[in-house]
Amino acid sequence: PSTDETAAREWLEWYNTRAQDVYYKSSTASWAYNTNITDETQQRQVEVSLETSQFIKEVAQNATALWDWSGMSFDTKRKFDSITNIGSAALQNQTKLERLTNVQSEMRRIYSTAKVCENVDGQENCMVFEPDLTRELATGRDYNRLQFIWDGWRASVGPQLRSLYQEFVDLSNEAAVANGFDNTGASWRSWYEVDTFEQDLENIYEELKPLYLNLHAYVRRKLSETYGNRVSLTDPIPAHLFGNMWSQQWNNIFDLVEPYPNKPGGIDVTPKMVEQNYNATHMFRVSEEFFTSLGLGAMPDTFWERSMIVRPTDGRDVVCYASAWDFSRDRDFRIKQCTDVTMEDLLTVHHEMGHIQYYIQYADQPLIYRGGANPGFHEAVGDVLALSVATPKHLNQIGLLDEVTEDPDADINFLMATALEKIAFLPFGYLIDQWRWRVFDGSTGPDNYNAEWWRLRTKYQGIKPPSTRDETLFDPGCKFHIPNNTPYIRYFVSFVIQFQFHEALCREAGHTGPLHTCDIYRSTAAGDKLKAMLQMGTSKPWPEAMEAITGQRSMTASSLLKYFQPLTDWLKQKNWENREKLGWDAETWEDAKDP
Ligand SMILES: O=C(CCC(O)(O)[C@H](Cc1ccccc1)NC(=O)c1ccccc1)N[C@@H](Cc1c[nH]c2ccccc12)C(=O)O
Ligand SMILES: [Zn+2]
Repeated sequence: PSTDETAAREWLEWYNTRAQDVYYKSSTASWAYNTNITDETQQRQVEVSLETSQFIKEVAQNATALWDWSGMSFDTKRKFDSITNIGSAALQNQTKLERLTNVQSEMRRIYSTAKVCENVDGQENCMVFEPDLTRELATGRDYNRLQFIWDGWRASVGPQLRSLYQEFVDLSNEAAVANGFDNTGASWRSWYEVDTFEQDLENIYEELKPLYLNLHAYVRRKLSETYGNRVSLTDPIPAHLFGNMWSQQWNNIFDLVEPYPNKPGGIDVTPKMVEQNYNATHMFRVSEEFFTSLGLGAMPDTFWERSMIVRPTDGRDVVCYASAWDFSRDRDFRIKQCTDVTMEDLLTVHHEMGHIQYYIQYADQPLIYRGGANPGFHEAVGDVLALSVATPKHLNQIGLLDEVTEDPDADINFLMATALEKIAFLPFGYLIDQWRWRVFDGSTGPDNYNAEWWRLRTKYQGIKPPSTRDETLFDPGCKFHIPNNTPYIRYFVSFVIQFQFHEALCREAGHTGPLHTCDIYRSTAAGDKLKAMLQMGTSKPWPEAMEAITGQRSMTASSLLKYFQPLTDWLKQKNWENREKLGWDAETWEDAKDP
């Protein structure tokens, strides 16, 4: 192989142009399937996905045969390393690659078309996940009805996925080994480019755990006030009472835990949005306007023409789970989301628009560098802006909150509402890939998929299933990212670094006062700093991108802890007054006590 770097870089130019066409075709077929699930669109998506894998495999083989890049520049080496790290395409056996592609497509279809049915006045009534089950869990306050929804979803999805997932794990691991990794988990962790990644995460989790335990104990007390003795003050909390299918965010039970009910601050503005006839388009326009107020990019016209931002009403099956798409050519970026008019969805709109903004800003990079500095960065962009949008000051400014008072009690209400989304999420964001890494490295076998899942769920979240679980079920499969094979530690990373970004951008915007009152709206100084980082894409290791925004090179929990400090003090005082026992008996709790 040649060591001529000039010739090698010309070859990379060829690759860049050719690959954009291949990925455009692949995105188009995948989009057609995701926005209209039929046998034909599924077949076509699998076919094009196999062609794409073939291209990726051939390019990797050619690169290795033609070029010896070991002595070339950092940038050239980085590009070749990326091209030759080819994921599932590394499966040599064509039959196995075909099977893997089909299994992944089938798991996505099962999850996206699953329903929960019940008999209402002799009629069978079937509910879909979005918006039916989501709304039932978010607004329901009847213990048994919530349990029906919670059990129903798990009975409908898990058993169908269990054997497919088992097969997926084996095929995915074979591809990882062919790519030079021990298993799929090792391949995923390599994206973070630091050998101490797992230890760094553990250290950060330990720093955040006291705050979680205080929030958990306080919420458990409030839930026992609502649900009586079915919520014991020392046991893990029944998992179906949090307003969310996976107990991953607790914002929907704010009304049950509100510290100062007669004060403003944490109010869910959903009623205001409905009253003002908000619709999906308006929600996306509000988000776009926040980005452009910072001097960042507006959405291209094709974004508005080609996105799918509401569930189609023509009876089509679609993949509702929100996602943001980069078609790799002609600045064709799209969002697919079954948007509901709620505050929760307004925040998800900002999350998805954050992905699109990253696409816009690194669009001039070569294809190889069009990605997040690490996957957590991509997940953090939109959430950083949402931290400003959700402040009472900003909601008041855009007419969604009537009054703003300089009142410490209102501040605690607001911090509680934010903690129910951000702090509650941390153990969940951390445990998903703890479970998956152990499945990929073989420590967790199919015989204890579910037992291990609930061991981790109880250990980290302090929750317990409201009904008995066994290995005919497959509860992990009931969370989109598992059957969809989307890594999850990226969200834990995002929830930590988004506060580092927020603190740095607030400083740039000249904010004074407590961090949680900061709104960077219209600060082009903050926008310029964010833009500079986004434009780097994956061209440099993520500590350099972190340095570009915050001035430091590491991920740290300090900004998050600073943001919530007033609430941490309040919770500790409150829990001390109530003589709360922090934590739970992870081992000794019995199965759900039947009332
Ligand atoms: O999954 C999502 C949002 C969907 C996504 O934007 O992250 C989407 C997931 C996905 C990945 C791959 C295929 C299909 C869907 N990711 C992307 O669209 C995406 C875009 C660019 C790069 C990488 C991923 N959020 C997570 C984490 C989360 C919890 N609470 C939140 C609050 C606000 C925003 C996100 C969350 C969740 O709902 O559990
Ligand atoms: Zn995302």
